Amino acid sequence: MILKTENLSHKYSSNWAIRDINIEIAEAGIIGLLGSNGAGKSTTMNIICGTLNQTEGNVFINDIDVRKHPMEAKKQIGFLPQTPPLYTDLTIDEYLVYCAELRLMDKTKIKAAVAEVKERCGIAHFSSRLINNLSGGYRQRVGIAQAILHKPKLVVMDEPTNGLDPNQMIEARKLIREIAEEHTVLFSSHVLSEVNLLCREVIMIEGGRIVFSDSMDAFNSYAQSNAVIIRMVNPPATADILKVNGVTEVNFLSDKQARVFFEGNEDEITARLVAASVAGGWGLKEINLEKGVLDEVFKQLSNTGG
Ligand SMILES: Nc1ncnc2c1ncn2[C@@H]1O[C@H](COP(=O)(O)OP(=O)(O)OP(=O)(O)O)[C@@H](O)[C@H]1O
Repeated sequence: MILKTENLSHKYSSNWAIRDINIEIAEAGIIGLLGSNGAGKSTTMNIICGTLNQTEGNVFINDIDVRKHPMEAKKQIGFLPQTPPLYTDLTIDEYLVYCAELRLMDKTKIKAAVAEVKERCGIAHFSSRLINNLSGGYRQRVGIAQAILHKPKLVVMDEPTNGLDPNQMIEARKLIREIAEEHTVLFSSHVLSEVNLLCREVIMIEGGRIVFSDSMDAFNSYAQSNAVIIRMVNPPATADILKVNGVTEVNFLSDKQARVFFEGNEDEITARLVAASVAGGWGLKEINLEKGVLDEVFKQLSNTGG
């Protein structure tokens, strides 16, 4: 397992910022941590990377407990925090060598590793330029370079495209995709479309809790689908509900309760289900359009640029 968190919870003073965060990442690829501002993304990432000590729960990187063996675990992690930890009065070369030393990399391998990572991130031509004199997009690349310098298994990036202009964003996404060919990337964003563009899997966090965790495809079909929850005294077979015009999928939640996904107008589907119930003797007791926390969150995220 590349990353595993067990009931991760954190309290700043008296309030829980995150609660029972369980994440399991077994395969390479790009995994998005999606959530609106204040959802708990940075808190989760800081704990995963060992820069913040959790109040409760455990983190394992490559099966190594981060709290018990921080040095070993940190060798497997590259972290780009929300504000990249750049020393702006150093040149790119000086800074990357310094980072390599901090990472306790083998001295004889530092030069080659720095050269390789500069090439990778497209910053080799600025090797001796002061970080202070770089544009935001290039600074971000330097931040990414320090995160992958030691070839970690897991690269964690906290809102890596935030604050970049549209062209820089395209470049940064390209770089993230390239990095994901060799590393597992966990990145956070509050922009749904960004996660959609990049990720294989999405973990959505809201109010400090995971509210969705599945493939991007599952996320999209959930986000686009409409559903009603119906409660019946004499539920028919699934096939009978599927016969109602506009119904696309039926999932029974209990003997008497089903989630009915539909296409089209909600008033029309309600009328048709009521009619089908009367005709078929389903004994419809309740019908409610599904409105959960996710609907609100989707709206919020879609409005922030998605
Ligand atoms: N140092 C701190 N002290 C007290 N509360 C904090 C601290 N850092 C974060 N919080 C609170 O914890 C909650 C989660 O914050 P966090 O920064 O993890 O969210 P986020 O999803 O990363 O949001 P953003 O995208 O705005 O950074 C928020 O309610 C925030 O106000």
